[in-house]
Parts: sequence; structure tokens; C-alpha cells
Amino acid sequence: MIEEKDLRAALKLYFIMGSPNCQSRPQQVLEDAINGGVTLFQFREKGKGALKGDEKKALGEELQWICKNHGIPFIVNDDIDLALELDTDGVHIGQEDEPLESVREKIGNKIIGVSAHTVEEARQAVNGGADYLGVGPIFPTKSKEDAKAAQGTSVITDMRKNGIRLPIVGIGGIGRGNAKSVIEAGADGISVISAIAGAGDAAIAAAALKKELT
Ligand SMILES: Cc1ncc(COP(=O)(O)OP(=O)(O)O)c(N)n1
Ligand SMILES: Cc1ncsc1CCOP(=O)(O)O
Ligand SMILES: [Mg+2]
Repeated sequence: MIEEKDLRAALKLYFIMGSPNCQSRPQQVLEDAINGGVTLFQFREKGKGALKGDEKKALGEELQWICKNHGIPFIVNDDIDLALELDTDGVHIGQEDEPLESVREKIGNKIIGVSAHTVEEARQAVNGGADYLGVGPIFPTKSKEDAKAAQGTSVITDMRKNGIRLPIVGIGGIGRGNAKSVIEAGADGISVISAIAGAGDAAIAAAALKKELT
């Protein structure tokens, strides 16, 4: 069971990716991103060309091993069965995924992140026992085909103003130049896909983002 203060620190620079997001080997992209300062990783094997079944599991195992070697928490998106098979540090679920209560029953005290787009969804997730909230899309994004409209950082300030104290990570179109505004709005960290996975050098991109957050 991770302490809340350690989870808040881990959410600082939260990298998300799967093989469809990478122009080179995902293993190398992750290794470079961690060397650049990423503090937590989510394996999100989704979208055109995403791996399935044993291939997805094999890639997940390799990426989990890289995270373990660097002491970085490894989270799996959506796929609770895979999370149990790999004994991951946690999972992330959205409003359309398996309900929080049922996931908690299956995974015990592992980390559960829940997507929230409104104060009401945030409150429900808090009451349901979520460990952190993924809030957004804050800015327009091309990395999630069914993303809702960008909400701006006010969605985070509204949650804080309405007494939501759970750790929050902002997500959606975040990169250099707007990362700081997400923290200033009250998030504990930022989560990104393309700002790191789509960069020429993931280590340089991660380090530049990390610098903006300090
Ligand atoms: C940290 C974080 N926040 C939000 C999401 C989005 O989750 P979800 O709404 O379930 O959409 P998919 O990622 O499953 O397409 C996330 N994955 N991570
Ligand atoms: C998974 C997800 N959930 C809301 S926006 C998004 C995609 C974020 O990707 P990027 O950082 O490239 O905008
Ligand atoms: Mg999901």
C-alpha cells in the first residue's frame, strides 16, 4: 500500500504509452523517459495497431521489468485481468470501464486511478475509494480517439474549490509551455503521452517537462 504523500510525489511526471504511441522500440522509449525524470508509468496498449493477448502481455512484462529496475510504479490501463496476471502496482479506469467497487474487490490495496471530468464524478470516485484522479482532457489531444472536449485548467480549480483533496493528475494535450499551469491549478502532477513518446528524444523531453514543474 503506497502512502498518499509518496503517491502525490509519484504523480509529478506521469508517463503513459503503448506501442502505437512510439516511433521506436517502446522499451527504449520508456528507459529514456525514466532516465529523463518520469516518476510513474502507465501501460496503455490502445488504438490502431495495439497489441493483443500474449503479445500485449509480453510487452507489459518487459515494461514492468524496466519500471521495477528503476523503482518506478507500473500501472496498467483498463485491463484488470492483465494487472492481476502481472501483479502490477495498480490500474487506471475510466467512467466507461469496470466499476471502481468491483475493481477494488479484485485488486485489494493496489493503486486505483479513476478518470473524472466533473466535480460530481470526482466526488463519486473519492467516495468509492479511488487513490487518485486523472482529470481532463485539459487541453485538446490527438492521443485518445474518443476524448471529450478540452476543459481547461478550471476543471481542476473547481474540484479543489469544491473540497476534492485526493491526489490529482492532469491529462490531455499537456506539454512544455502549459505544464506549469496544470500544477498552479491544483494538480499534483501531469500525465502525458505524446509530449514524451512523440518526441525525438524521450529523455530530453521528459527532462524539459520535469524542469518546468520544479
Ligand atoms: C492518468 C490517466 N487519466 C485519464 C486516463 C483516461 O482513462 P479513460 O477515460 O478510461 O480512457 P482510456 O485511457 O482508457 O482511453 C488515463 N488512461 N490515465
Ligand atoms: C488517455 C487520455 N485521457 C484523456 S486525454 C488522453 C490522451 C493524452 O495524450 P496526450 O498527452 O498526447 O495529449
Ligand atoms: Mg479506460
